[in-house]
This record gives sequence, structure tokens and C-alpha cells, in this order.
Amino acid sequence: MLDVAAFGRAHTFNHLFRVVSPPVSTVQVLLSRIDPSVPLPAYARPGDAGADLVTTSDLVLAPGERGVVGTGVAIALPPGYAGFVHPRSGLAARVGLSVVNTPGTIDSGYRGEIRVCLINHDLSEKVVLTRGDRIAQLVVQRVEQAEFVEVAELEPSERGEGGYGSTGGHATLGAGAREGTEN
Ligand SMILES: O=c1ccn([C@H]2C[C@H](O)[C@@H](COP(=O)(O)OP(=O)(O)OP(=O)(O)O)O2)c(=O)[nH]1
Repeated sequence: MLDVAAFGRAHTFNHLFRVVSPPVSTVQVLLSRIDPSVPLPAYARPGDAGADLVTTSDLVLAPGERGVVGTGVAIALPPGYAGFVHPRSGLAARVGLSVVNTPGTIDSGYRGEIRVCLINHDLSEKVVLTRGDRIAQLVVQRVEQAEFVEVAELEPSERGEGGYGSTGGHATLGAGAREGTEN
């Protein structure tokens, strides 16, 4: 028998889903394979924000060690876009692999090979990387260049100058952070 209430809920959900979901937008990014045998950066699942990048070299990172690897691809992002090289969460959680400068910034004018500065954050185990391993992900985003306009005073805001844990939420946030010294 038809569960009218459930049908209604599902229908409403589907209807809302269709109505509120904006169309998926894509941007064409020209790409050149520096290493012809690497796969194109690819999104593992529909809706993923990051396209996976592979390493073109084998690398063993001792605990705490970092190393730069090539990805075999160069891109030409349109003006107004940038690429951001992020770590992969699974590798971060399982073996401590991350990107030193996360996220690495790929400027729209950059035409060189995308390279990734990896780091092994694990305290005791090495990380073994093999050519072709998916080691990071590239997120392409629109960005603005700011026009910096100097003023004598900034308009007030609710946050004001409160930062660095000013909203609390953890016992240690009451203590002051270490700060650099001015000469
Ligand atoms: O993870 C990264 C980060 C950067 N780059 C490339 C693309 C980027 O456009 C260029 C410069 O990066 P960034 O501006 O972060 O480095 P910088 O040390 O400030 O160098 P530069 O003086 O060349 O701007 O290096 C990568 O291949 N991978």
C-alpha cells in the first residue's frame, strides 16, 4: 500500500532539492602533460571539489621529512581563477602525509609543472610513495585581486580586533599565544 505521508515527504524533498540546487558550473582549464604517461587530474566522485594529482616519482619520506614531487601536468587557469593544492584526508589520517604549504597556490599565470611539497607528519613511521600514487588534490576556485585602499580608520565591527581564539571553545584558548618580537 502506498505510504502517502512518506511519498509526500520524499516528493517535497526531491522537489526542494531540485529547486534549491544551483546548476553545477565547470570551467575549462587547458592542460599540458609534461609526463605523457600520467593520467589527467580527475574527480573521484561527482560533486568532489578536488581533482586528484599523482606523483611522477618514487619517494620515501622518513618521519618529519619533506620532499617535492612533480605531478606531470602544467595548466593555464583563466584569469580570475587559482588552483589550490590540498592534502588528501585519507593519507593524512592513515599515514600522516600532508602538504607543507597547504594549500599550495597555483597562480593563473603559472605555466610550469604543478609540484607538491609533501611532508610526513608521522613521528615514527616512514611514508612510501610510488610513481602514480594519488598524493594530493587540486581545487580550482574563482579568486579576486583586491584593490587595497588605505584609510585613516576602519569602520567598527562586532568582532573588532578579537582573533586567535577570542571566541573560546577550548580550555587552552584563554592562554596567550607565543608572539614574535619587534626590533
Ligand atoms: O604547491 C605548489 C605551490 C606553488 N606552485 C607553483 C605555482 C605557483 O604559481 C608558483 C609560485 O607559488 P607561490 O607564489 O606560492 O610561491 P612563492 O614562493 O611566493 O614564489 P614566487 O616568488 O615565484 O611567487 O609555484 C606549485 O607548483 N605547487
